[in-house]
Amino acid sequence: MIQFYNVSKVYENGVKAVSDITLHIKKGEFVFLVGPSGAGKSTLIKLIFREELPTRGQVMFSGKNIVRMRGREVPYMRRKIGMVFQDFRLLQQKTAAENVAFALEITGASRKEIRRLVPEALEQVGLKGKEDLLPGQMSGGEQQRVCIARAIVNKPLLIIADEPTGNLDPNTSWEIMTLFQDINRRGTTILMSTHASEIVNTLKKRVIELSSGSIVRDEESGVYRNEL
Ligand SMILES: Nc1ncnc2c1ncn2[C@@H]1O[C@H](COP(=O)(O)OP(=O)(O)OP(=O)(O)O)[C@@H](O)[C@H]1O
Repeated sequence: MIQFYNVSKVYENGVKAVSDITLHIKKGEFVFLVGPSGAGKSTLIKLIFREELPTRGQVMFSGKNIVRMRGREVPYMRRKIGMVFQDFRLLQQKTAAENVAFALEITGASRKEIRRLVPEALEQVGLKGKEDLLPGQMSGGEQQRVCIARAIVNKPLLIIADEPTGNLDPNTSWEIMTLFQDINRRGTTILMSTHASEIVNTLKKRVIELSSGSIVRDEESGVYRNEL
């Protein structure tokens, strides 16, 4: 589903954020991306979403070379990816249902589809009955559920979650992780950057560790940090 071939990214200020990365992620995988602050995790995510272009190398997503892709193809590619952020990024003046609906509206979905798909997504994340609440009226965990509903409503092939539990307490973090595991079991590939060592150590998923822009570890059933 995702292939990186000798990918490097040097920002305009000369910082080499990603250095000669070759990487394959298959459909249906659940992958944790770990590494210290500044290791290049966000840059790698931006390269998949084509928010940044690599300085060298090729990035493939769902069989397409996204570096060579035409500009007008980019929105279609992005529709196959659901993004979940640490800081939720919900529209504060819109309700839970309206936030989720908005993700469909921008793809040109019909009102009929929106009426069917929004309640379905909100129910899947456990927010039935909270459709009309504004983000300010919801807990952090509930807001993150809205963010996940918004990410899944387009039925994406891939979900990229950038530190999704970074603003949540431990119990709520586990509830959110259970939700991600459910979504993964239904077939959606998940790539999640995280600093939550206990979660990584408990779930025993594939772990890719970045350090100074390079992959220093890629293990099936890995842990957060290999002690020497
Ligand atoms: N737009 C940019 N312009 C210049 N340098 C950048 C830019 N974005 C990131 N960098 C630099 O690239 C390097 C990698 O940053 P990146 O944000 O990818 O790391 P990270 O692993 O996601 O860190 P964190 O865990 O703190 O989010 C850092 O040295 C950072 O300062």
